[in-house]
Amino acid sequence: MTPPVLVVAAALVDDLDDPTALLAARRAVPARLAGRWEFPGGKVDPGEAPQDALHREIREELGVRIALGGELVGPDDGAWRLSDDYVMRLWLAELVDGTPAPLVEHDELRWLPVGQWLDVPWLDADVRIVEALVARVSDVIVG
Ligand SMILES: Nc1nc2c([nH]c(=O)n2[C@H]2C[C@H](O)[C@@H](COP(=O)(O)OP(=O)(O)OP(=O)(O)O)O2)c(=O)[nH]1
Repeated sequence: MTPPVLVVAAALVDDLDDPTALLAARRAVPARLAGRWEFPGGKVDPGEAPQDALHREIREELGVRIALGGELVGPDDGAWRLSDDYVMRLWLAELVDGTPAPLVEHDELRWLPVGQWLDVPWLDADVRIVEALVARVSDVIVG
């Protein structure tokens, strides 16, 4: 059995210290994913460090530079199982340069205010991850 491919993605928030908005990206391609929302990111290339891959993907997909915060550690060896073929690692992040634009595989970006992070149709595998993110960020806000 081939091991799952590692995908890295960013939970891009307006402010790592006081997150009030989360950037969601709507997929335009491929057709079976079109119209569903996800965390921007993509596959790690062979030999590439995961965090380097994340900076590269965000530059390519959104045209911006980001700073990484903490990782949202998942239940599957620290990652989040997406399907038989993919696992994902996700980092909180904030912008350091540029305004995000849907340059490659997305047709819309939306800053979701706190309290509305689950209000768009995320990819199926992402729903529990967004729920975990909401819990994590509530902890930050509560202190
Ligand atoms: N980027 C991203 N991919 C996700 C998420 N949730 C989820 O199930 N996936 C799936 C969709 C894809 O089948 C798979 C790989 O992601 P991708 O298509 O963004 O990877 P990529 O940009 O490197 O793709 P490509 O250059 O080969 O077209 O992971 C998510 O939140 N973000």
